[in-house]
Amino acid sequence: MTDLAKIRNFSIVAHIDHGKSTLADRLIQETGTVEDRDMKAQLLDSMDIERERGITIKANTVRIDYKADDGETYVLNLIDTPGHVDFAYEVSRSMRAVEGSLLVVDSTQGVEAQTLANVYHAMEADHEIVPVLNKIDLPASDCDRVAEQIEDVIGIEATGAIQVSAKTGQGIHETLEAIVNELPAPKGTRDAPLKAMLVDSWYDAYLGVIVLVRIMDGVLKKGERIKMLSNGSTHHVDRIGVFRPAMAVIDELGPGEIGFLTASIKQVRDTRVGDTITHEKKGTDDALPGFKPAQPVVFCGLFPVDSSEFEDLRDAIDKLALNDASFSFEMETSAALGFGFRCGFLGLLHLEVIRDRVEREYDIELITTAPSVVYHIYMRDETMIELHNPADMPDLTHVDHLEEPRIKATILVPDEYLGDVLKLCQDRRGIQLDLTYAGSRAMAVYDLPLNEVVFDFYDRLKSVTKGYASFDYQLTGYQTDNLVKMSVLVNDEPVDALSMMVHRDRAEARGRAMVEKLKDLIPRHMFKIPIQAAIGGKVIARETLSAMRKDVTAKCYGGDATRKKKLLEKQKKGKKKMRQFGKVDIPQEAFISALKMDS
Ligand SMILES: Nc1nc2c(ncn2[C@@H]2O[C@H](COP(=O)(O)OP(=O)(O)OP(=O)(O)O)[C@@H](O)[C@H]2O)c(=O)[nH]1
Repeated sequence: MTDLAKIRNFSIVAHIDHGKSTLADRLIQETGTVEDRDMKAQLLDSMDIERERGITIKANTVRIDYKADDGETYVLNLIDTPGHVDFAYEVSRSMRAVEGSLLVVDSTQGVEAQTLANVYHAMEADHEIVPVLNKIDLPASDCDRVAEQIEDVIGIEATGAIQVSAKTGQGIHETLEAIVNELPAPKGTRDAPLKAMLVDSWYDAYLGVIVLVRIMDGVLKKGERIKMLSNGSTHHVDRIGVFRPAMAVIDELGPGEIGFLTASIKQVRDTRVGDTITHEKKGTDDALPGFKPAQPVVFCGLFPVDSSEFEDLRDAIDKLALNDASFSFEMETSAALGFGFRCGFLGLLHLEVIRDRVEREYDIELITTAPSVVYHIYMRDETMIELHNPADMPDLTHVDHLEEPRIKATILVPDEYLGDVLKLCQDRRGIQLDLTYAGSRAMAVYDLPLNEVVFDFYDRLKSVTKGYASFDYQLTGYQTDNLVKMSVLVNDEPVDALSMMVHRDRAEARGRAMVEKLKDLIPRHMFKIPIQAAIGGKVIARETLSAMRKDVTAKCYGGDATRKKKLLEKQKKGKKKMRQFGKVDIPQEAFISALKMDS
């Protein structure tokens, strides 16, 4: 058991790619926690996709023993949190588990949107914040400008900010000393009923679910029985330990300490991030504040390109869900796409990571339907239903009104691109809430419909600002608006995978853009194909794809038979990625590009 005064619990927060994981690796290396030879780049990012994307998806933790300049040995518990907006809830929970943060800012880039979003999480958790200016080895590093920006935009003292290069190791010792001297020790009472926060959990094939905990009060020992306050479930603790970063078992965890427990818990969804853990007997009923189950905000359909792979897709999704409580799914059948799953995610990145993992780790080619948000449909009989899939929109005669989720978006952009950003937000039904300047950058804050953002807003923002804009958002609630369901019909057959909710004022423009795109994307057939967009029974836009003049293989007759055979083989392979709609083949890429909005 470590003396509370010798413990420092902290997280590292920053914008994506500003150097959190590399700095974490350096702190581990500098304190000799891991032999140099065992160091793998980005030790804390255990998943291949994380390494490839360089994005930390799960909060990771390591316990470091550090002999400070004052001669004392301290236990530093480091949580390396995900920087992406999709995992804001996980970030907020890991913040509550520690007393301070290192705010890492790339000294060549300066303050970005996620810098703000994550430092606000740290401030909400009453953290002591130590600014760290990283990448000082790069020629473009400008610490004075960035320190001034941190003071202007975030409002914390940064003049004497520590200057480090997580790459070369410069400034790492000063960082460790700052952690010991500037961050507070945790509080807690040993002789109180056990109160521990469930910070994170993940599935391990051998140990079952591993639960990361921060002990607030009391002592947790191996062999005890615990209770989860959110659902009253009880478990027998098989083992207690810490991450160094490899797992090391110990006998007990006391107040202020961070470690892990296993309790033969079968799946991650039996544990809830932010939950309170206490003893089954003589425990506490006083739950920690701020718990809320992770709510998916973006939904889409995942369907196998080859319908015979549906069972493989079901197995893949079951396995991924073992380790991701925030990923929800239910079976879905689509006239257009056959059997698949309607899946819920924390955001677009979460959607992409799951989709990439299914395709890469389980080798299943997927059709992804347009992401949609959750609408609240208020019926005339005063009930409210949640609409996850526009194809399930009830008959309008029974609908009183509907509400859509809205977000508060923060965009940081060099002022020369500000005009394009304001136009983009305007086009997406945005309402400007604030516009301020910090040096040569503008910070625009907009109230936007989440539905206008989930699909290609980020891509559009990056392209109109040549990649210089950074963006963060948080859900602010639901608001009614004049939204309608727009259907798409190909050869008079509705394509449910392309139906979407649109604002009535923009329906005609969106319908026209959609049918024009589909006309370019759907290959010609031996017959003409009407392509329509409709609201209810009313067609609001229409194009006709003319018939193909001749069979592509005609010119091969009498010619080289192998060439004809190759051409037909190629045509057959291409058909596999197409879908039959009323005898019309629609290629997979038609779904995705048809849904990218130009405006
Ligand atoms: N030159 C230089 N490059 C650095 C330094 N620190 C990090 N990098 C590089 O910057 C890139 C991003 O570093 P990461 O540590 O993955 O950044 P991160 O904030 O953890 O990013 P996410 O995991 O995506 O949230 C990597 O290519 C690092 O090698 C530094 O001090 N100097």
